[in-house]
Amino acid sequence: MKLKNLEMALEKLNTFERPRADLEQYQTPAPVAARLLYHALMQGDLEDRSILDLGCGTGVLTCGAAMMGAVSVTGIDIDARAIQVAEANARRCGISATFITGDVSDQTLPLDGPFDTVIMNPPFGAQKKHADRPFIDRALLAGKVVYGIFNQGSLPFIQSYIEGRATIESVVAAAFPIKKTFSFHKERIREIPVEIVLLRRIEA
Ligand SMILES: C[S@@+](CC[C@H](N)C(=O)[O-])C[C@H]1O[C@@H](n2cnc3c(N)ncnc32)[C@H](O)[C@@H]1O
Repeated sequence: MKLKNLEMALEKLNTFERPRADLEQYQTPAPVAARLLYHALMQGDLEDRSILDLGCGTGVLTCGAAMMGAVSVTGIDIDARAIQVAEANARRCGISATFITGDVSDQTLPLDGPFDTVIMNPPFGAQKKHADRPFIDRALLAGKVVYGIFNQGSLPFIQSYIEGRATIESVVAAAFPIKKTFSFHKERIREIPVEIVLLRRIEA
């Protein structure tokens, strides 16, 4: 599937019905999701690979990964209502995925080790400081490589946070348009500069 076609397919997916600001429920924009997935495809980290989408929300990345030939895709989100939207989106795309309602910090969830690739658009920590940290921690336990979307300017933090656990392999800049969703949004639309960061776990 070409990048443009993937983007068009992802544009059609339903979004959060009643998004929660405290969970930073912003659907990953189709162009950003397609960019991340294509990057993973080109690196050999998507096709025929087992994929985990942390904080899958409405399932944009989950559905896209399955469409691009992942052998299995699992999505996890703390919000059961978001998971319902993701399940409906998966049916709409005709893809098969496993969805789990749970907290990425929950150590009892059977997520560690078995995945080739983790994809994620974690909360940036705008509402709850350090909300992205449990995502990075879980991602590095769950998969060998991680493709994550982070606020531009987060690299020095990521670099020090993953020290000894992973290395940064590449960084791709993108624009993340956020439409007016919550009462504290003043503009109709605002473009947030983000970076798609590829982390590779250091194997012991
Ligand atoms: C920026 S959104 C990701 C959106 C998703 N990629 C999509 O396209 O709909 C962040 C997601 O992380 C979820 N989330 C926040 N904290 C979480 C946690 N501790 N464990 C699991 N999911 C969490 C939110 O519910 C939200 O769906």
